[in-house]
Amino acid sequence: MSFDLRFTKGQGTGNDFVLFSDAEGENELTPTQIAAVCDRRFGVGADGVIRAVRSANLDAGASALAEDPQAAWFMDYWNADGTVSEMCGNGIRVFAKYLLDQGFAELHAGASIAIGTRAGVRRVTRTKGGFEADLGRWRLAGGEPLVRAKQLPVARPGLGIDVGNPHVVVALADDEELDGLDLAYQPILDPVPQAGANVEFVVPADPLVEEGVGRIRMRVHERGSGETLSCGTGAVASALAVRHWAGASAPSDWRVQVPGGVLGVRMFAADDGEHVALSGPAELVFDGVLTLA
Ligand SMILES: N[C@@H](CCC[C@H](N)C(=O)O)C(=O)O
Repeated sequence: MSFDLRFTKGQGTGNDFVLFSDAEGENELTPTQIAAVCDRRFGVGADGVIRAVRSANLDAGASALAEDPQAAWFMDYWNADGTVSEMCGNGIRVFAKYLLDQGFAELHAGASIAIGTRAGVRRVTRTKGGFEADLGRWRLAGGEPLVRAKQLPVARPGLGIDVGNPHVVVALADDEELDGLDLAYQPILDPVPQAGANVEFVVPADPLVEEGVGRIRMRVHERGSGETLSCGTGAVASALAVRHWAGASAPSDWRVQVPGGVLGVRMFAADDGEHVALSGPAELVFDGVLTLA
């Protein structure tokens, strides 16, 4: 039986999403339906789908509420191929904008919205140019797999970083090498991480640090979505990796240039250890109705 899906299309630095609300948690889409929605020729077209569910009406939402009773809404994130992800850095800003636009949440000056995700509760605040999400603690995880990519002459070592979801960051020599990559092909990791990984390729700007801010360029091949114009958690992982390689004198504020725009990354001390925050724009582009089989 077919049904009509009322959705909003949103994007953050060109990473685009189809958002819909399902407050009661009764309308989970199947992986096949997600892939159909994200299809750029036969569907709406998007890098992922975000379902807004009241945390109280979802098992994963119950643990979000236990962590923070203010996390009334849960960001149920799905990649374009119909697989789930724990976190989406661009998506959470667009989701915050969607909650405000729908009247599901309010954001007073100086306050934050608590959002449930599979990686835990994350807080989003408003900034001059959009929103900032505190993505919490990060960790080195996944070792240093060798990465092969189309048009890269030899395999390069990557660095595994978990920011709620898994990433492998690879440093390239220069802009020419970065621009020459063909990310229509999925990079091959050795060893292959069990849960897969988003793979980011980075080059430092010249100079690397300007007025106390580190600057890098990044391209990404996302797990479950392929090459995208931007990946927020990927930008965060890239800045963390470059800081790790650069050593103790490296800054804690970073500006990451991605094909779809610029993202800010800020590392700061919190009560439970070092946190990392991601800032950037969030736009709602249009509303629509899609009939799904
Ligand atoms: N584009 C997102 C990340 C989306 C999930 C990712 N593909 C995964 O499978 O972990 C971002 O902005 O962080």
